[in-house]
Formats: sequence, C-alpha cells, structure tokens
Amino acid sequence: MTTLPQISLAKLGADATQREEQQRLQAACEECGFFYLVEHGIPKEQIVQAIESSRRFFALPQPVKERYDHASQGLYPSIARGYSRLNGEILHPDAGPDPKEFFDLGIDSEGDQRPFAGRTLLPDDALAPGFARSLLALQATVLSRVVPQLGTALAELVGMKQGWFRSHFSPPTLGQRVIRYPARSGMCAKHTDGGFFTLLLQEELPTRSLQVWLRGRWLPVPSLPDSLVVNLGDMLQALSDDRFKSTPHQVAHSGLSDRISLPFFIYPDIDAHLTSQQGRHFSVAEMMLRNYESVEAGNGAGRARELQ
Ligand SMILES: O=C(O)CCC(=O)C(=O)O
Ligand SMILES: [Fe+2]
Repeated sequence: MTTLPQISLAKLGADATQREEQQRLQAACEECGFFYLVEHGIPKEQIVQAIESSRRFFALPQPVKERYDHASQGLYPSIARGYSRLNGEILHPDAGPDPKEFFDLGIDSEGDQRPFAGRTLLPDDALAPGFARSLLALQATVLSRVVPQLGTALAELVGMKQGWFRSHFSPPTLGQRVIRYPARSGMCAKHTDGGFFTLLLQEELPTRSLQVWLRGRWLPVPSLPDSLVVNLGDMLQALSDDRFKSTPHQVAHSGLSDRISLPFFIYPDIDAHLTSQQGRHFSVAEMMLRNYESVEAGNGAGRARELQ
C-alpha cells in the first residue's frame, strides 16, 4: 500500500451509494485504521481562516500566549484546555519533549463541574483577530456536518444498534487542538490517539510531515486537496473487540515554513459506558482520565509505547 484509502462522506449519506461506501469504510478501518475523508462538506474558507488566525495567535509574544496556559483555564484535568508552549508535551518517553506548541479547546459549557467540561479562556478579537471566532465556527461545522454522519456509520460497523450513536454522543466530548510545528524541526512523537476517532485538518503543504505505521514501516501521509485525514482511536479499537485498528502515527516536519494542523479528537459523552459485542465494558470518563494522566506523566504514547 502506497497511499491511504479515500472515503466519501457524501456517498456514505446517499441511499444509492451508502452500502458500497460502508463496505469500503469497513475495509479501511480493519486494514489501516486511517483514511482520507473526501466530500466532507466543510467549507474550505472556514479551514483557511482558522489556520491564518491560528498563525497570528502563535506569533504573539510568549508571555501573552502564556496568559491562556493550562493553569489559567482552571478546569479538570488541567491539561484538557489552553495553551501549551514549545516542548511542553512528552508523548513517547524515548523521544523526549515534542517540538510543537498548541492550544486546546473543547465544547463550552457554563458551570459544568464534570471532567473535561467548562468554558475555554480564549484571547479576544483585539488581541488575536479571528482566533476564537474562526475556531469555534469550525467546531460548529465539524460537530454538525461530519461527526454524527461518520460516527453513525462507524457505530453500525462495530455492531451497535440503531440510535446507539445518538444516545452515547449527545453531546460528544471534544478535544479540539490547534498545533504549530516550527519549520525544519517540528515533531510529534509516535503514539496512538486515545479517543473514538480523530479528524485531522492539515494545511495543504508539499511536505510529508505526518507518517503512519502500516505493515512494519512508516507511510508518509501528505495532505490531499479538499480532504481530511481520519484515524481511529484506542476506544473504538476496544469497542470493536480489536477488529478495527488505532494505528500509531507521528509527525516529523522538515518543511521550510511552519505547519499548522487542526486535529479534532472525538470521544463519547463523558457519562457514557460502552459495551462491545463480546462484552468488553468500560467507562468513558475513566478511560479518558487514564489517558490524560499518562500524557501528564510524559508517557502518552498509548499503543505505540511498545514500538521502538
Ligand atoms: O499534526 C498532525 O498531523 C497529527 C497530530 C497528532 O497526531 C495528534 O496530535 O494526536
Ligand atoms: Fe495523533
């Protein structure tokens, strides 16, 4: 395999093409755990604006950015939201700190004391023009046009009953991240994602920064015009009784300009409990908290921990 499969969200939603596209989706989930999503319905302009305004935020002086750091967000777990400086996260202990900086948002909810809930403290428009506005607009589009459609198809493929997705993802728990990788040296160490699935919007660059561990080697996954990358997380692998793969991946950015990427980590409702067809049972809150604790402890590689 020299490239990832392409799945069309429009075809998954249309009666005439749904069956065949579901079969292609199943093969992609079993064989790769990674695919390109095309005809996804997110306006290009929204993605471009989010990337441009993120670049302006990251160009602010360091002390200004740190006003929005984890501690100032006051949420639990503390690393769930806010700004993280360059070299602020260790995913794979062998690799050390990742040369990347990022900002985490979620779905805003006022006065909600549960883990991963609350309101993100974001810079206003005067300080970071368009940053909060464009990221929240993109969030609304992703949550309404992509997550339910793709999530429903995935749930059906792992044998969940009709209506299961709606009852376990109302609302979903979202980790919305915007990352800047510096030119020539940006990295994100090998890891698997802990959630249900991840939608990755990446800048259209000629570099091959994202790499996926498939059949014993690293496959570069360049950006394709007008497509997203989707990968499955550990939670969906567990719910599929290991039929679907949460595949290790990493970023090694050697491009001459910096790179912005916008992953959306999709988890079920924080109060949900999931049971696989073979009776594997787990609590979403417990699994998420374990995953975030491992990241805080500098050991967030997930199932890529064993990979040398
Ligand atoms: O930036 C990317 O291309 C991927 C980032 C990633 O895998 C992650 O943050 O989990
Ligand atoms: Fe990832």
